[in-house]
Amino acid sequence: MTDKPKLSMLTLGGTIAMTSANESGAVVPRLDAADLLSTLPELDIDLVTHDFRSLPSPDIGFTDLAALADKIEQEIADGATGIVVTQGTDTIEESSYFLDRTIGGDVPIVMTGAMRHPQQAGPDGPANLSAAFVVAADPQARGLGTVVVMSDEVHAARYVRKSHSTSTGAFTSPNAAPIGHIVEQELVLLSRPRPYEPLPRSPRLTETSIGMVHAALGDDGEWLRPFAEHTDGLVIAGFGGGHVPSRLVPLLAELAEAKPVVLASRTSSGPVLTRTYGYPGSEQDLLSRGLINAGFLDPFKARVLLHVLVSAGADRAEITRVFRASGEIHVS
Ligand SMILES: NC(=O)C[C@H](N)C(=O)O
Repeated sequence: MTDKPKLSMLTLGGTIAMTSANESGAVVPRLDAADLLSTLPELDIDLVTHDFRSLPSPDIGFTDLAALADKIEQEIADGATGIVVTQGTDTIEESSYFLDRTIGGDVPIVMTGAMRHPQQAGPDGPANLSAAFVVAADPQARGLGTVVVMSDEVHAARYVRKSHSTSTGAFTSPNAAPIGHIVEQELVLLSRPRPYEPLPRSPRLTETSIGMVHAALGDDGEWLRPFAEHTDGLVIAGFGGGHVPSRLVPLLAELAEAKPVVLASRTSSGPVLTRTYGYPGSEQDLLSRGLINAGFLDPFKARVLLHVLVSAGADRAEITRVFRASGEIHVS
C-alpha cells in the first residue's frame, strides 16, 4: 500500500522534447518521457508514462485530441489521481480547452511545455515539468479541470493564451489572472474556476470543419462565401467589441441562417458587447441577425467549443445556451 500520488504522464512532443537531428541545428521532436524525466530530481510519486505522440504542436488535430481524451479517461479509470501532459506550446491554449470541456470529474489535468528547447542555454522544460508534477500531485488541484503550468504560474484552460512567440513568460490569462503559483515546490492556489458539465465527444469530431475569420480593415469579404461553403460553422473574430465592415453584413446574416456563426473579438481580451453600438456591422446589428455571442471567449477557444458542439449535433438553441454560460468569467 502506498499513499503517494498516482500520476500518469503523456507526452505529445513540442519544443520541450525537441533536439536537432542534423548539423543545421534546427530542432524536431525526438525525446520521450524517459528523456524528459532524466532532467528532473527524483520524484516521490507513483508514475506511469505514455509516449502518446511525437509532434510539433501545429500538427495536433482533433483526432489526436479525441484519442488523448479517451486515454486520459482510461488512466483515470485505472486510478490516476493526476495527469501531466507535455506538448508544444503553439496550440496548448486550444488543446487544454478541449480537454477541459470534454473530460469530467475531479482529477486534475496539467499541461506544460517549453519555450526553449533542451539544447538552448537555460531550457525551461525541466522547471515547467517539475512544476506540473507539483500541481498534479497536490490535493488542492482536485476539481480545477485542465490547467496549463508554465513559468511557475497556473493558468485555467478557459483563459490561457500564448501571448508571445519566444518569451519564457509567454503564457497569460488576459481576461483573468493566473489561478495559482508554484512557490518553493508548492502550489499556492489563488482562485478556482467554476466547474463545467463535460460536453460529449462525438465520433464526428474528426470530420467537422469550423472556419475562423478575422475582420480586417478594408476587407470586402469576396472570398468569404466560397470559404464558408466548406465549413459546418464559423467563428468571426470581429474588430473591438465585435464589429465587421458593413458590407459583410448581408452575407454573414445569410450564413447565420444556414449554420452557426459565432461572434468573438479579435482584440485578445475583453468581451463581445451586447448593447453599445447600433451601426451596420456593429455587435447589436450582427447579434440581431443570428450571430451567437462568444462573450469573453477568445476566437480560438470559441472555435474549439463550436467544433465540439457542432460535431455532437447540438442545435442552435443548445449552442447559444452553452456559449452564454461559457462566455462569462467564472472564478471564486
Ligand atoms: N515552444 C513550442 O513548443 C513551440 C513548438 N513550435 C510547438 O508548439 O511544438
